Amino acid sequence: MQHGVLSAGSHPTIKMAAPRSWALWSLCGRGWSPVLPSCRLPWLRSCWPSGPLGARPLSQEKRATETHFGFETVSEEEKGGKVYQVFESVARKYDVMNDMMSLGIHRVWKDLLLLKMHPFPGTQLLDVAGGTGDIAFRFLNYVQAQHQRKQKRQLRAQQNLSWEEIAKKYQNQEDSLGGSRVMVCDINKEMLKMGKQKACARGYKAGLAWVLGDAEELPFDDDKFDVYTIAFGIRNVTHIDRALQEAHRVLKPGGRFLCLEFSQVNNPLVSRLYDVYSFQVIPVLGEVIAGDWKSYQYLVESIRQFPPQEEFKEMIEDAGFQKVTYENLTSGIVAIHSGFKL
Ligand SMILES: COc1cc(O)cc(C/C=C(\C)CC/C=C(\C)CC/C=C(\C)CC/C=C(\C)CC/C=C(\C)CC/C=C(\C)CC/C=C(\C)CC/C=C(\C)CC/C=C(\C)CCC=C(C)C)c1O
Ligand SMILES: C[S@@+](CC[C@H](N)C(=O)[O-])C[C@H]1O[C@@H](n2cnc3c(N)ncnc32)[C@H](O)[C@@H]1O
Repeated sequence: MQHGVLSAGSHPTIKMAAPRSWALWSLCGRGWSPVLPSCRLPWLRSCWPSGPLGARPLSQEKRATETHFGFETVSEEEKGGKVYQVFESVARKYDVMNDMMSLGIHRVWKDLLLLKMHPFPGTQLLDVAGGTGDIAFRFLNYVQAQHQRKQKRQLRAQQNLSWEEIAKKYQNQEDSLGGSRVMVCDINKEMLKMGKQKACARGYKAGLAWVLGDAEELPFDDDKFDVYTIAFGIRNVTHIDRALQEAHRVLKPGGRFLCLEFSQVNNPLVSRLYDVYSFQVIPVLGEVIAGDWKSYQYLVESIRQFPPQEEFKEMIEDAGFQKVTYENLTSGIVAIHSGFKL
């Protein structure tokens, strides 16, 4: 698995956002960890004492490194690889599966995330676990429409411009975003590949960059972004607390964290239907459309393992965010959590 900047494009942030140590970063393969004992490379871990007195008793060590992959218990070292395989396998059918499974409802949820963000002109967005670019493209549409409205208002106010001056204002592609930029970061090469193909086909170019990277060890300097989004991504991360700390680190003071994720359904009737639909229908759709039952079984199981709204809110607060709130959508099937780095 190769990790690093895939294409920086003309994004100004990426030029400054060098990984904290290139040498160790590429050596570790999953991102550089400044504290060696926490490096997730099993071979490096095994030759490093786990405490001041060396190795801990095996049972304690085992408990400390176990986690879940859906309903399966796996070691923390294993989980990342398994999640990688899931998204490598579903990447080609990812977008069509989402439309089929949700009858397009996931699009509304993503639109609502953008409405909540309400980016200001010049916003620097980092979309982590950005996959095939759904949030990034919505962001670009939003800021472009916002900038066009502003430009029209200004042009109407300036009565004496020549037609050349007016045309010039419309032609400047970079400027059509009013200085806003989005960086899509994802750990999976296949998902990013699909996203880039989609961007090409739809003509998105300016203000968009793609980076291969781990939510738990982001390859960016501190205080870089105005907004951090993660949509349907954090559930798949091995150490959610580390991902939240990284989100806090890379945001500028005043920056906003926004997370769209499956949550706990708050209506008993919807909950029953949703359970039947999840366990009886979704894996079948996965098999029929994507030829992949297991990945879609993982999807529904991982949803049940994710902490409910209040618990996740506390985790966000523990990472240092303030004014943390959440909003349930579709009876809590998903929720948007928001927090600020103040
Ligand atoms: C591997 O990991 C992943 C892979 C991915 O592709 C995606 C993700 C991340 C996920 C997303 C980006 C979003 C994807 C969306 C979903 C997983 C679906 C979320 C589910 C819904 C919005 C629907 C919720 C359903 C209910 C509340 C229950 C209502 C259900 C029904 C009325 C149908 C009940 C039917 C049966 C129990 C069995 C018989 C039916 C059939 C065999 C036909 C199949 C039916 C349909 C396709 C209709 C589905 C119905 C709806 C969407 C109605 C929605 C209604 C409401 C929301 C109230 C990833 O991590
Ligand atoms: C369900 S997709 C969501 C994609 C996109 N955000 C959307 O809303 O459609 C989950 C994404 O999380 C990515 N992912 C999983 N673990 C990750 C990690 N540790 N760091 C970065 N991305 C990760 C996967 O590769 C996948 O692209």
